[in-house]
Amino acid sequence: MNENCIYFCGSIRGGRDDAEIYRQLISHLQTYGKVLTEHIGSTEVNEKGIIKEDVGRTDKEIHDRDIEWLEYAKVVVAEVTQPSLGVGYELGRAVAMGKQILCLFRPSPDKRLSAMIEGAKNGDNFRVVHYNNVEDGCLAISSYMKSLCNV
Ligand SMILES: O=c1[nH]c(=O)n([C@H]2C[C@H](O)[C@@H](COP(=O)(O)O)O2)cc1CO
Repeated sequence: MNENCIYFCGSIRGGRDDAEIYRQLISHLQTYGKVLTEHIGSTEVNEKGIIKEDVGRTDKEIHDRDIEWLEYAKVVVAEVTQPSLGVGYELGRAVAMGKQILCLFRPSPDKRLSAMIEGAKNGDNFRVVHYNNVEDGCLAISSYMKSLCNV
């Protein structure tokens, strides 16, 4: 595990509506360490749902690389507003690995966060923060990263 490495999770095949938000959150996270999954903020995804940086990789290669990165990271930050099977899977694996996890969710009348994410929060290593816009999200990240320095 590397203290400075952060694993960011965001929807890819689950839908790319929030890609620009991911990009900005990742850019803010980079002030705190190395974001292993910087590609999630890429705005280029082909018609098969493959992000430009992952074109040419098989699904198995993507999965195995991401699990290796997840093992390597100390902190996992997930933007969970856009439901994604992959993000849910990564979070489950991250819990099993004992990672420090922050989930960021933008509430709206038509969106309700899964009980399996909202209900996993424990005020300790699994946090869920509701936020309204990127600026709020960045503030939530800053406050979380500072709190980890005091652990
Ligand atoms: O091409 C990919 N590259 C990649 O790194 N992922 C990982 C990182 C994301 O946090 C997560 C997104 O899952 P999904 O594609 O099911 O929305 O899975 C997922 C895909 C496509 O499923």
